[in-house]
Amino acid sequence: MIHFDRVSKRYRAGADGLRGVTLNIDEGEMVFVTGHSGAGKSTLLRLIPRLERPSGGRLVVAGVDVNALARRKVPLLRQRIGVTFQDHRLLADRNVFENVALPLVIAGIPVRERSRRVQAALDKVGLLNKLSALPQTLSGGEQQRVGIARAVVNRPPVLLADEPTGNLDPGLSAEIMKLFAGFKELGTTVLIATHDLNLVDSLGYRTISLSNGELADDRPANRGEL
Ligand SMILES: Nc1ncnc2c1ncn2[C@@H]1O[C@H](COP(=O)(O)OP(=O)(O)OP(=O)(O)O)[C@@H](O)[C@H]1O
Repeated sequence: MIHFDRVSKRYRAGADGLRGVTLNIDEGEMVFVTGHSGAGKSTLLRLIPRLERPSGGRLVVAGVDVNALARRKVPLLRQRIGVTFQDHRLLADRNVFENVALPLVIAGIPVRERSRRVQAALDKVGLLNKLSALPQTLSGGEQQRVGIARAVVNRPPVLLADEPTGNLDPGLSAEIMKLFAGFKELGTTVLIATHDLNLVDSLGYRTISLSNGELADDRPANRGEL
């Protein structure tokens, strides 16, 4: 589903984000990406929906050569990739329903279908009772779940999460990971960048480690042993 072939990313300032990373992620896999601060985790994620472009190598996502894609087709690629961030990036002046509906508005989905899908997404993350709440009235964990609902409302085959539990306590972090695992069980390919090694180790999914932009380790899932 996601194929990195000797992918490099050098930023204009001269920093190497990624260096020659080769990596294959199958459809329906859930994979953690770990590594020190500045190791290249965010860079790896940001290349997938072409929020950044590789400086070298080839990246293919869902059959699409990302770097070769015509600019007018990038929105179509992005519709197939849900993204969540540590800081949620919710719109403060829109309520929960409106925030989650945003990708559907952009995709031109009719109002009635929009409403159905937003409610389905909020149901999955357990927030159907918060439709008209403004983001700042919610807890950190709830805001993160709104961000996840927004990321999955288009039913994308690929879901990316950059430090989704960065500000949460261990109990809430585990709950968020359970949500991601639920989407994996439904067939979504899930890629999660995180510093939280305890959580990663306890869950037993495939884990990729980056170090100074290079692939340092690729540990297969060991969930059978749990
Ligand atoms: N927009 C940018 N412009 C210039 N350099 C950048 C940019 N984004 C990242 N870098 C550099 O690329 C390298 C990898 O950064 P990246 O953010 O991908 O690491 P990370 O593993 O996600 O780090 P963190 O855990 O701190 O978020 C670092 O040296 C960083 O300074």
